[in-house]
Amino acid sequence: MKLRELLATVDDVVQLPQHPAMDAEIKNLKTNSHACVAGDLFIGMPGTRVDGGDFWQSAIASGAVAAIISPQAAQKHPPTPSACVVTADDMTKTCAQLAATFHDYPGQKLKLVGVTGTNGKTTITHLIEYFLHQANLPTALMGTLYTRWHGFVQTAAYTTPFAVELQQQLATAFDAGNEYGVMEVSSHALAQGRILGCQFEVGVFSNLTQDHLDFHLNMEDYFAAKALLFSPQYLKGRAIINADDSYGKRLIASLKPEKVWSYSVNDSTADLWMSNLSYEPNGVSGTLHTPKGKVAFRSPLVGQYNLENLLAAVGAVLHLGLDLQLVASVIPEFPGVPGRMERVQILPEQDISVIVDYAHTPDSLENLLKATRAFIPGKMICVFGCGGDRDRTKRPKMGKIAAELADVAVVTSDNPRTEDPQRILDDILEGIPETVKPIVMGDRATAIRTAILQAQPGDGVLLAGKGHEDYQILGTEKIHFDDREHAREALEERMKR
Ligand SMILES: CC(=O)N[C@H]1[C@@H](OP(=O)(O)OP(=O)(O)OC[C@H]2O[C@@H](n3ccc(=O)[nH]c3=O)[C@H](O)[C@@H]2O)O[C@H](CO)[C@@H](O)[C@@H]1O[C@H](C)C(=O)N[C@@H](C)C(=O)N[C@H](CCC(=O)O)C(=O)O
Ligand SMILES: Nc1ncnc2c1ncn2[C@@H]1O[C@H](COP(=O)(O)OP(=O)(O)OP(=O)(O)O)[C@@H](O)[C@H]1O
Ligand SMILES: N[C@H](CCC[C@H](N)C(=O)O)C(=O)O
Ligand SMILES: [Mg+2]
Repeated sequence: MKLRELLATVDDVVQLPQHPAMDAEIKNLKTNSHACVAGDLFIGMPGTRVDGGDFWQSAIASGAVAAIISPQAAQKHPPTPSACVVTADDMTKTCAQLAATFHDYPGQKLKLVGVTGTNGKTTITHLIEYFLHQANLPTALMGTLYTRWHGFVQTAAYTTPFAVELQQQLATAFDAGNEYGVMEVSSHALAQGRILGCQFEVGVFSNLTQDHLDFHLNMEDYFAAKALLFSPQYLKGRAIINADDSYGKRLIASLKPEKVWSYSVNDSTADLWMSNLSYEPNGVSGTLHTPKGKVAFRSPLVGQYNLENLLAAVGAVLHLGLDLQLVASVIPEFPGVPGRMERVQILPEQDISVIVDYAHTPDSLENLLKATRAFIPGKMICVFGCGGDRDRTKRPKMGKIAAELADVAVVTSDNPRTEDPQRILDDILEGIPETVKPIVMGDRATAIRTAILQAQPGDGVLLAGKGHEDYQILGTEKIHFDDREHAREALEERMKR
């Protein structure tokens, strides 16, 4: 596409230069000046640290055909006549419009399902992907773990990619023959306009509890970001909303009733709800009531929160036209999600349970501890930490929850990032009452090993916070680290004793 044609679709361009490059072919879009090569259009995004537009000269020196930047960046680094530099007021909108136009609006060609909420997005999107695949509908999945579809998988850097990468991935997914796209939509993505240009046939809201208060000013601001997914700008079809969540209730009240299906674990006035519930150590069974009829089901996912995830996913696929009987018949075979309530088992007759889970917020840690209590006959030993350079205020809350709900709390490092690991441990310990004596071990590998070796037959060791992650971020370095591998090693050592 020629630069001139591309820019014609952007609303906010302030100034178009007279430059031969306006008729040049654009091969790719880049938001990182260091990644620019010949044929690229550099989009200089204002960020929290710097304004990318300040680097237009280096982008052009690396071969970029042109740069599009904010008027502020242009003022600081005035364009020279030899360079093709375009200015635009709203760079967020501009970037998303450029990306969507360049890739020919794939977010409007795929039938998109967007899932937002503090916890459960990855689980719900996996359930929806599974149901659609069982109905033989070609589906792309995008989220925390990976972008994948039949014959393709790529590890994800973000839960929701930035606009340029997002539109490119959606276009590749559409070109590969997918009809559906199931996406986790993070509050960061909504606040930063990463999904501008996408239209959703279904929007799911799972819940809102504390997280990310380093990025959002407060819970209202966090809620406002999540609620954006349900605005007419994005949501064309139906909203599937958790009516057991207080923010979910507010969202339902703010939308036209005919656009919403609510779900609840126990409220029969909701559109999707349950009766005859039986919570078992290895799953849940009951009767599922839906706008398309009722059906008996058995789910292999443990705990009430996973039942909520199931209701959300069933609501989404029923709206997309799947048959309720088919959906119910495949639930028992759902293979689960990596790093979510994942058992580490090296022997069938292992004397302790070891569970890896991605609980990294107060609410998810509480849910995890309550759900696992049901099938751990002995003591519960919870190994956990908190991420550095992220919401500090959740740390003492997680400390308190672990102290109250586990029998032994082992406080260790998660991803310290550039923070002093000891400071993170101290923040967690602040929430632990004096009467409780946690084990404190900064080195996560040692903490996992100690917990597994100390456990008595019947005990459960919960390794929380890192789930599927196969790395640990120490400072700015990313090292290989996988809770499951360390757990397996420690289990082998335990068996030899
Ligand atoms: C808060 C946030 O989302 N920050 C993202 C943001 O960083 P920033 O605003 O500080 O960027 P910046 O460093 O000021 O740079 C601004 C722009 O200038 C460009 N630049 C910069 C320097 C240079 O020399 N040349 C250049 O072109 C950068 O590429 C960037 O486009 O833009 C960066 C570049 O695209 C991202 O890497 C960074 O993600 C950070 C690392 C991050 O961790 N984000 C997490 C919190 C995140 O987005 N998480 C959500 C939610 C997960 C959940 O729900 O749990 C997710 O969707 O993954
Ligand atoms: N519906 C839910 N309500 C509360 N907690 C949940 C729910 N679903 C999952 N959890 C807990 O939260 C953890 C993370 O779940 P999941 O990965 O599905 O959420 P997510 O919203 O994708 O998280 P992230 O924003 O970090 O990507 C799980 O490991 C589990 O402990
Ligand atoms: N998507 C979450 C991941 C947290 C995972 C945890 N292991 C950590 O590093 O804090 C976030 O960006 O806050
Ligand atoms: Mg996720």
